[in-house]
Amino acid sequence: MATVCPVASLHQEANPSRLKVGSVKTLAESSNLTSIPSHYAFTTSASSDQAVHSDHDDSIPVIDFSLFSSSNPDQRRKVVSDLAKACQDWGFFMVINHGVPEGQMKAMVDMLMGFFDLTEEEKREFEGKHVLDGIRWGTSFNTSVDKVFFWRDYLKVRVHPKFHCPSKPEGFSEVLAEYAGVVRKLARGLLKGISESLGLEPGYIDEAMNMDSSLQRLTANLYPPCPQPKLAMGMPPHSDHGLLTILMQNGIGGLQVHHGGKWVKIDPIPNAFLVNTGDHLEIMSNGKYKSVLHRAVVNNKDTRISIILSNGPSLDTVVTPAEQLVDGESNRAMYIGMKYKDFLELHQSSVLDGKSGLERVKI
Ligand SMILES: O=C(O)CCC(=O)C(=O)O
Ligand SMILES: [Fe+2]
Repeated sequence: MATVCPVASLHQEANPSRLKVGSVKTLAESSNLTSIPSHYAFTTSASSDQAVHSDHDDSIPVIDFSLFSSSNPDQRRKVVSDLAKACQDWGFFMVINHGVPEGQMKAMVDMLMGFFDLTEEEKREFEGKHVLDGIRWGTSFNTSVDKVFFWRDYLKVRVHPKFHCPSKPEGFSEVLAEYAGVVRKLARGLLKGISESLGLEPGYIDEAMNMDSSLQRLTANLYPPCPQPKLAMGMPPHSDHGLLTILMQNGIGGLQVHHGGKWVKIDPIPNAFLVNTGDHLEIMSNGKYKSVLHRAVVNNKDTRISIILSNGPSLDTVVTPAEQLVDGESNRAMYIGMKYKDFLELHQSSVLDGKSGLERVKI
């Protein structure tokens, strides 16, 4: 995407592929760091594309999850229609009254902070190579293809259908297994509401996407303080590839969503989840619910951590638009079918660039 234009390509010495890649955490903690190395500097970054706060009359939708189990049919109908509007207008929404205990969310933040606090050597043990490896610790997005590096370290762990977890810090696997389970339940509940909101049977998405063996992956992003936050980028504009992404953070803002032609800052709401619709929901809904570009900016004061569970179809599912949403010429299918696994491999092998993954399956 044009908004990510590397400075480094103008400077031969700043070719990151020839550098040994360490974490940004270690770099940020090195003494006297007052400027960023040139291979982290973007010519066009978030600073030249100023973000705004959302208007009062068009703020990020809030969905009260408890209303899906209301015995009052009017309340249920209302929350399903709010969900439809949120998916159509924003592709992002906050979820409150989701039933995940506050202590469980906090335990995840503490565990992940503990993980990133391990030594570089300890973390290297978890450095994966392939997109489908169970555990992958790393930095930037894909350091073998990124031209300029992102100010971000990450840990990616596949937690379903097969559960993986780093062996450190102690107790991580119990906390993660429990958290992933409750979030999976929440995702399936939301997908039920989304099916209904599309005029499909409530269980349609669950069945068509084989959610009993859905691919669920944890991504924890660590954005340490950056001495020149206007030059660096935490994560460039991209959409998420799964069906639904469920995010929480440590109270420090940084996420921006492309909405109404502008970048809108999303302030964290304590104990709420931020949910967004992914590329495969766009394909399945035949473009009715579009995946939305978002990016993460960095700051020079506080370490930010975002903890994400992406909930996708099972790896072997060939995702196509729902038949009921396609009819002849006026509503023809807009996406070809592709196995989720193949989509992921294509996605990881190239630079993270807007919605380029989805472009490959658009008819
Ligand atoms: O850190 C954030 O707020 C966004 C991260 C993100 O978009 C992702 O990991 O896909
Ligand atoms: Fe994302």
